[in-house]
Amino acid sequence: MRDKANIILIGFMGSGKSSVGSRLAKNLEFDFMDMDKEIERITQMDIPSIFKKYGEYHFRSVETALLKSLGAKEKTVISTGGGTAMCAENWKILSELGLLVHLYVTLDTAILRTGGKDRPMLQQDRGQLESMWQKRLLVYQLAEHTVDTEGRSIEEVTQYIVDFIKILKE
Ligand SMILES: Nc1ncnc2c1ncn2[C@@H]1O[C@H](COP(=O)(O)OP(=O)(O)OP(=O)(O)O)[C@@H](O)[C@H]1O
Ligand SMILES: O=C(O)C1=C[C@@H](O)[C@@H](O)[C@H](O)C1
Ligand SMILES: [Mg+2]
Repeated sequence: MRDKANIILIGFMGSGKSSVGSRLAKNLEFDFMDMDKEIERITQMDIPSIFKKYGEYHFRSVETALLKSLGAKEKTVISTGGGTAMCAENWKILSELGLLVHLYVTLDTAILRTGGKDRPMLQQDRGQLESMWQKRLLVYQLAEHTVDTEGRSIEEVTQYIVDFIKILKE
């Protein structure tokens, strides 16, 4: 495996980036950073409130600023937000920061898992959600590894990543 300093989880909302990320970090004895949580800590606002008060464009600029500050990170599992990977500038930073792992989830499962709640980007009609999911998948799939989370528990997804990282290191 290329000696990449960090592991970056990308994927659609509800794919399990936050839940898997914290377990993965524990298992690998890495630090853990959830970008959404970090943005909430820095801004002292929850994400729905940031979207409501300042809009998506502002949220994206905060997200990119946070990414730009992470250059010194090492041995850290970084769980991105669902839209973080979706622009060229962010993609470049992410791929330099670490090994990109895509957690795959279908739209139906994503909606079931999140209950459609607390995610401003899920507040769209079905057709819009489907086209957003399709468009995002094209980008997420460019990650070095994709893990299908369908039918796998959070623990199983975590163990799957631990196992393939171990093999790649051999
Ligand atoms: N493999 C899984 N099996 C069952 N439930 C899961 C799985 N992965 C995540 N979940 C559940 O789905 C919900 C969303 O998970 P999580 O917040 O980790 O997703 P996320 O990818 O971080 O989403 P977001 O992009 O919105 O931050 C949580 O309730 C979590 O427990
Ligand atoms: O998919 C998205 O665009 C988002 C997902 C969440 O993780 C948050 O980053 C925010 O709600 C936007
Ligand atoms: Mg998350």
